[in-house]
Amino acid sequence: MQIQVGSKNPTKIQAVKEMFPNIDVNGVQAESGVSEQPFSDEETRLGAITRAKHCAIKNPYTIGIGLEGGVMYMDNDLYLCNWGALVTPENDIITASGARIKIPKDIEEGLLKNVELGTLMDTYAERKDVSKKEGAIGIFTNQLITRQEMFRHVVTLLKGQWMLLNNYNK
Ligand SMILES: O=P(O)(O)OP(=O)(O)OP(=O)(O)OC[C@H]1O[C@@H](n2cnc3c(O)ncnc32)[C@H](O)[C@@H]1O
Ligand SMILES: [Mg+2]
Repeated sequence: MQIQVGSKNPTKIQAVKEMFPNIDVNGVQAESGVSEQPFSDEETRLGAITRAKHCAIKNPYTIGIGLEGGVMYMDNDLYLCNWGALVTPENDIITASGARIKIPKDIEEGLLKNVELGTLMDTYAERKDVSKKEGAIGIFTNQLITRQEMFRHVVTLLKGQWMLLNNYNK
């Protein structure tokens, strides 16, 4: 058994490695099939599923995991949203969503001008590659949680459902 994560982003790969310490995990480039900056729960979730399917289908006996960040509106407020998907070798599709946090209006204005959140966050935080480090969630929580920890929570929700599906520890 091996796990392929549909991304080369270390925050995503490390989150999966932490939750599956005894399984071979590697990250591969995978198309999300959605826009570079997903703008709804549905689009973000689809991006995660497409990435996971891309990984599982390409290799037999492989679990595919897709993790996708996006933004979504709740009334007039824009939130960061995160979705994960796990696709089994038998083609079961397991999904779960992650933390959300409200995005400042100036970042929202940049997103509405089709600038990706990753780019906007580097400018906002005056740092490089925020999306590969603490992430927007880290910046907007005063570093109380990192993007990797947030994705680890999502992978926990995926792994628990996968264990139930496989009658682990029953
Ligand atoms: O290499 P991949 O897996 O694509 O990783 P990514 O950092 O591009 O992340 P996503 O595609 O999942 O996210 C879609 C866009 O939203 C940005 N994004 C999402 N969540 C973010 C976060 O917490 N911090 C910074 N950028 C984020 C990201 O940079 C992309 O531009
Ligand atoms: Mg991306």
